[in-house]
Amino acid sequence: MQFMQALKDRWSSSNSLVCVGLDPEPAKFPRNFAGDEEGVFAFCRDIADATAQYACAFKPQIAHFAALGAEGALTRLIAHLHAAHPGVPVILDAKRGDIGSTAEQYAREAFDRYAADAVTANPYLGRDSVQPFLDRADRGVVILCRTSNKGAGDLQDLVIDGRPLYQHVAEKVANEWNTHGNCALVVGATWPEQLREVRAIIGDMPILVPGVGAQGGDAEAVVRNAATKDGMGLLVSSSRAILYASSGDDYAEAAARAARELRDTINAARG
Ligand SMILES: O=c1ccn([C@@H]2O[C@H](COP(=O)(O)O)[C@@H](O)[C@H]2O)c(=O)[nH]1
Repeated sequence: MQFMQALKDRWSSSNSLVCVGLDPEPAKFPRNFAGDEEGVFAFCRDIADATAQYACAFKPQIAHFAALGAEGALTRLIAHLHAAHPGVPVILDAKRGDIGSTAEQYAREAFDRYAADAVTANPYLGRDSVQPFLDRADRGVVILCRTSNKGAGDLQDLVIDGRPLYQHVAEKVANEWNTHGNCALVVGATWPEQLREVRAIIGDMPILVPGVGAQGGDAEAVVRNAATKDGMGLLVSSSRAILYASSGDDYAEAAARAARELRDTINAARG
């Protein structure tokens, strides 16, 4: 099934806008998990299984696997997510983008090697650097627009033709790049005003919103400023606040509780 349809179906069936981020950091694992490939896989699997009922999507972050030499764990994890939680889209957070020939390999990496349903991409090299992702009509391309980090504005806010650069990205993706209807944008929860501005530009296009939880973003403000009229349109992503809610033997229950509480906070704001 196409990514966008799968996401819409999952929003409805789960009644959740929570995207569970999977960023393994062995130093924070409970005592029974080693930092090797098996431990990384088993920890992420347990968290995913415990939180799936509260999730509209999963978002494994590739650097957290690759830095450990645990790409095999990422492959196994995504295969497990598809098998154990069919219908829950998997977004590989890789922030890829490069000259065309390399971007083609990045698209193969995300969609063929790892079998992700969608991948995050960096648009700041221009359209050709993400075209191989855009061309995969059945998969999603989640394009950085206004990122959640403190320095996001250093470049993304530079004013060109009277508008900040990130607004040009939003406009270009919505009006020119989204020819297959498979695009979404990334805007950080840490920037509620920019979320509102981007929503006004892009209509109903989904927005992946990292930055609640460990980065301190306000989930209610995210919904107020950026939900679509039908109360959808968002993937509110949290990683560390869910993954490491407890380092004790109750890690899975604590993760489930954190995911459920985030879902409930968001749903209360959706009204
Ligand atoms: O603008 C962005 C884009 C991506 N991220 C990623 O999301 C998670 C956030 O983790 P938390 O533990 O919930 O803070 C992480 O994988 C980032 O690489 C982002 O934070 N901001």
